[in-house]
Amino acid sequence: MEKLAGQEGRGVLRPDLCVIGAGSAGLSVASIAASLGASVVLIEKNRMGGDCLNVGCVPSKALIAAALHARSMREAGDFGIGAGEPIVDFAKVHAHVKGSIAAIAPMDSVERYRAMGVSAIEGEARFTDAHTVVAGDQTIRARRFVIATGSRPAVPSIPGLEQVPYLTNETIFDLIEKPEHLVVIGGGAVGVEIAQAYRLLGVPVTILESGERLLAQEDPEMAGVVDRALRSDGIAVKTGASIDGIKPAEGEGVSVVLSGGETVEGSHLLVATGRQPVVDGIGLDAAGIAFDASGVLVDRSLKTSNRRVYAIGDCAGGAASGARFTHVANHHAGLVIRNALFRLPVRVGQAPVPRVTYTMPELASVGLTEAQAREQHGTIRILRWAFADNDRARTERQTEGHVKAVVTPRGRILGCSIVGAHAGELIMPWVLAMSRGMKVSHLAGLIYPYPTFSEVTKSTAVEFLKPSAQNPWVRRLVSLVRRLG
Ligand SMILES: Cc1cc2nc3c(=O)[nH]c(=O)nc-3n(C[C@H](O)[C@H](O)[C@H](O)COP(=O)(O)OP(=O)(O)OC[C@H]3O[C@@H](n4cnc5c(N)ncnc54)[C@H](O)[C@@H]3O)c2cc1C
Ligand SMILES: NC(=O)c1ccc[n+]([C@@H]2O[C@H](COP(=O)([O-])OP(=O)(O)OC[C@H]3O[C@@H](n4cnc5c(N)ncnc54)[C@H](O)[C@@H]3O)[C@@H](O)[C@H]2O)c1
Repeated sequence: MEKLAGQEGRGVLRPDLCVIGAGSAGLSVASIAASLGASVVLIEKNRMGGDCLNVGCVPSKALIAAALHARSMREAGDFGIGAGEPIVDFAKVHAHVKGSIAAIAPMDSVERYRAMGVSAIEGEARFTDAHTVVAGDQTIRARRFVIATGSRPAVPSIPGLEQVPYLTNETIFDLIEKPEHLVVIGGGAVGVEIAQAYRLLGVPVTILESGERLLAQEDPEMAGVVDRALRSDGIAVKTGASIDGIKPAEGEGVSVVLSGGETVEGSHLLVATGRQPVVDGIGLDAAGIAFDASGVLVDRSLKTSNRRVYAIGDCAGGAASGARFTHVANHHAGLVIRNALFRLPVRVGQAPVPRVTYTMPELASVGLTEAQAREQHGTIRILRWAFADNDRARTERQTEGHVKAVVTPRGRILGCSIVGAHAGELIMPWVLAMSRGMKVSHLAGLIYPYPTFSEVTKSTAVEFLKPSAQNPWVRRLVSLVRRLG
């Protein structure tokens, strides 16, 4: 976790590009621009790597990796190996999580970016007018600016919440002790990933979700598989939970009062109720840059209302609002490079964007859900294949889950969702097929190594062809060829 060291000295810098924020989005755009020979100033007020490295993707996946080991130990008996309840040393789990961040941090470090030729500045950047940014005593007048200030946890106004200690993604990865009982408010990606990881590490966990179901953005059929898995791990999942207030519990911890009178007590409280774009403190008004609750307003080319300024990553709203992922931030960075440095036309929102929730089983999706496809396309076909019918999954006893592909009657792929082991890896052929306009029959025609989980894609795709095997004309043709000898 590194802070930007030193400043580049007083005076006015006039680079090709000035990037505000060194998270996934800002680092990506700065490194590509520098590699193309553009002069780049990169300003970060806090930690290089932003949320993903320090308080997001990396620590959460490191925690999940520890949880997976704990689960494997419990299930080892199924494979004939002496199993047992794992002894979890939370201080060592914490050290593993911090070690994972430290292992990746050099890739995002000031030293690496300076070696690339990027002028890295420590400080809080702020527009003073439409053409000027200041950071500390440094003034930057760049040909183009990129706002990449990210997002922060959106904390709901629940009576009493501010009077009790609570955790967010910004603090939970600093926890060293074992919670007696973790209460998680919010059943989105952050909530379910962290809840399950803690549960598998031996902590009693309750999820309180105000909506009707967990992972509301996902196809209900697929999210339902994750919901059942969480419950069978022993997590108390309360959907439709309306919180009236929160107060300190008698003794230690918190007491969450639900409407209806039920009380949920926990030693620790995690608030995981969504994200809020960072649009404050950067002088957007002074630069004539419009914003709203979705973030810094951008058009399809990621330009703000100030034509010299782009906004990318989690802070981008308007035409870029919606998916807040590191791979989306990186994609935005590529579009800005094409538009700002090469003046090529670009349009955000055209490429299919995969999303993965790293629960056990994982849930990965791309494109439309069944309901969205029915609404937009009317007649569709649904193709399914169960992991229980995949030989590799059987040998590994990872038979939970299935693939669900949504296609047009002519085989155009509208969406695919996979819930099961390695779903995040298995979604890629579907992403490739969708982005290249390939049909489901193209996926059916590929040769897949046996025995691999990847065969679930072939099996699902072959489902599309099965009705033609029943077609009387096809059967007559086969019989005719047979008679020919
Ligand atoms: C718990 C959790 C788990 C996640 N897991 C995944 C995952 O598995 N996969 C995935 O794809 N996504 C995941 N995400 C989402 C991912 O972290 C974000 O989409 C990504 O970090 C966005 O990158 P960004 O550069 O837009 O913003 P950030 O990473 O937030 O970076 C913005 C940077 O701008 C800096 N900044 C802000 N204002 C200023 C200013 N005025 N001057 C200078 N600097 C400033 C901030 O300090 C920060 O470093 C997760 C998020 C969370 C919370
Ligand atoms: N694996 C990944 O890629 C990954 C992992 C974590 C986070 N992320 C990113 O971070 C974003 C934010 O995740 P998140 O889970 O914080 O947000 P989210 O918006 O996905 O989910 C928040 C949940 O909290 C619920 N909620 C809101 N207020 C509530 C209240 N008062 N009481 C009870 N429930 C309440 C909402 O109904 C919603 O289901 C994700 O959308 C994603 O872009 C990605």
